[in-house]
Amino acid sequence: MAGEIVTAIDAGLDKAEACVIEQAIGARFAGLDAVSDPEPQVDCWLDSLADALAEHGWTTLDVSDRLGRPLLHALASEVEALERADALKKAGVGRGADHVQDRSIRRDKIAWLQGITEPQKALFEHFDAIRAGLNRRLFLGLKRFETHYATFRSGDFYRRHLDSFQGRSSRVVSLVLYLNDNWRPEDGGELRIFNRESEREVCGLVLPEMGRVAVFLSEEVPHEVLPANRTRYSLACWFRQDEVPLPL
Ligand SMILES: O=C(O)CCC(=O)C(=O)O
Ligand SMILES: [Fe+2]
Repeated sequence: MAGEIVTAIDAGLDKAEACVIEQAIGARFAGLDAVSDPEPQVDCWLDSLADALAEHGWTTLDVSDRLGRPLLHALASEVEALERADALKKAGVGRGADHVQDRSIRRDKIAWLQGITEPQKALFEHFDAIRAGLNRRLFLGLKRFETHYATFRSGDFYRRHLDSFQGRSSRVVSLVLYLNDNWRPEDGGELRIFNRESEREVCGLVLPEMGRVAVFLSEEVPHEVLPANRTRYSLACWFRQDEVPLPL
């Protein structure tokens, strides 16, 4: 298999094309390997994610095919129902005794996922595969993840921040999954990513469109959510190196 991919690259194909070919070859052998290796033999999506994180510290990708539209819509329905029932809580900033709700910094509301409903169980399997796949490729030692829904109502924002403080926390990789159909540029609410080396320089703007994810290194990449002009639904996940949650 490895020999065949080298041949494809030698033949002048770029990495993505070679990956498609490798996937086709891999599909023919998938039945043989399924028992001994739980990770699909070829996972170009995880390869791109790991490459981008290693090179740039962040990326944005589409997960519509990976997760499937029915799962995305089931998750969107859950967070919309939580919003209708007013069951999300105001988010805070800081940990432990420093935890405060500061509306000048962030205005979203959140609800932690427990992984109990069917859509959440399915999502957690995907997240666990991403966790294990990143460990295999980047040796990050990610042990678990935590995830919450978030809603930003019209006018809500989250000012520039890092998701963890260097050396203090064990949030290593942040992943945000967006759950909004037909998000238009005039709806605002973009995730703005700053350059990790020169933090005033914007290096990416992500529209919170259904099925899109933004993934970045939690300790390194400053980011902010620009004010939304309509209710914005998302799900944030942090892959962590510690095994046990710290007390809040
Ligand atoms: O919703 C987003 O785009 C990012 C949210 C965020 O930065 C956070 O929850 O820490
Ligand atoms: Fe954040």
